[in-house]
Amino acid sequence: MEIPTIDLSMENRTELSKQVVKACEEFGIFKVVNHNVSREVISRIEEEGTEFFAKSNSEKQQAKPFGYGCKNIGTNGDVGELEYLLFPTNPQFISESSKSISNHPNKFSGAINNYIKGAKGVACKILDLVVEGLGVQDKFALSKLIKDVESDSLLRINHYPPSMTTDSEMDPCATGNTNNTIGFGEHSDPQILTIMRFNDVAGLQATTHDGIWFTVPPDPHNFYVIVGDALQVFSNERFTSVRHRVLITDSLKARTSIMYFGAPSLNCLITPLPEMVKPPQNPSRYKPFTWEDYKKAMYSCRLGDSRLDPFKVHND
Ligand SMILES: C=C1C[C@]23C[C@@]1(O)CC[C@H]2[C@@]12CCC[C@@](C)(C(=O)O1)[C@H]2[C@@H]3C(=O)O
Ligand SMILES: O=C(O)CCC(=O)C(=O)O
Ligand SMILES: [Fe+2]
Repeated sequence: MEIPTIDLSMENRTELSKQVVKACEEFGIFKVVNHNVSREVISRIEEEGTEFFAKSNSEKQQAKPFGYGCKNIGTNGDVGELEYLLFPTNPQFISESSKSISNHPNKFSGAINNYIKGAKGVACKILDLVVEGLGVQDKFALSKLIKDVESDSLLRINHYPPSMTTDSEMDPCATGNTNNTIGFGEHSDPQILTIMRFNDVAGLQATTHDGIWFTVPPDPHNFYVIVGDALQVFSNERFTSVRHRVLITDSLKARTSIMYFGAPSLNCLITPLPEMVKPPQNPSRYKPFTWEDYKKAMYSCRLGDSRLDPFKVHND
């Protein structure tokens, strides 16, 4: 199973947009290289993450109101063998919360904001290529949604501790992983698309359209792009969001991943792009809903649920 790799420096834009559409259709996950985000930007956020997760449990708990979580994923009883920081990508929020997360807040917020800028740039480039490859007239129909100042995009830094290295009596977050522990359960990402990068520890798996799990190989200097639920709707199911999970099999080194979830504003209407709908052969497969409606539905669901089902039109 070879995940497509797309070279963003390719000069032939028509060919590039074709490759992006094909990868979204066939896999829903692909790698991008020559993305223009410097190694320094990536290593700085990685260092800040490592420094934060190495703090004592009581220090990390102080960051709970600012996005720190341990094991609990969402609010409906889902758990994983990880710790994380999850926050909105809005620079004001990041600079305020940095004071409670780091001992050097300016350096911390600088590293986070620079990474967000880079990941958002990659997301916009991919979305412009998607729109072009799909023949949509409004050239910025999707990138403008995540460029919106009110965009609900998120950044998540995940840390999967190595196994057998921490004493669970001293640290309630110690996991004592054994091989093949579920680090992060099966799910699709709800947003438009996710730009992710992880260190050299394997663990991420995704499914093919036939439901066969395959491993996503580590490539710490490059990004993987994941099609989210909202893009499934915008493309009227020409693309489907990819289900993925993390299985922890490495017992010596922590796994870290950094996810940029590109989302529209709360009041944005999530509905197929006009060019994706051609009744009677290809009617809209979704009732229009706002991102706010979808967020409400998603927070009332479990991680692995198919959250789009209630929004589907049954055309038969
Ligand atoms: C169980 C949940 C966690 C989640 C919100 C949800 O109710 C369902 C979707 C989950 C997910 C998966 C991708 C990343 C994430 C941040 C997101 O937007 O949706 C998480 C949410 C979370 O961790 O809070
Ligand atoms: O850690 C990973 O590689 C994936 C995590 C993930 O899927 C998520 O945070 O939504
Ligand atoms: Fe995910």
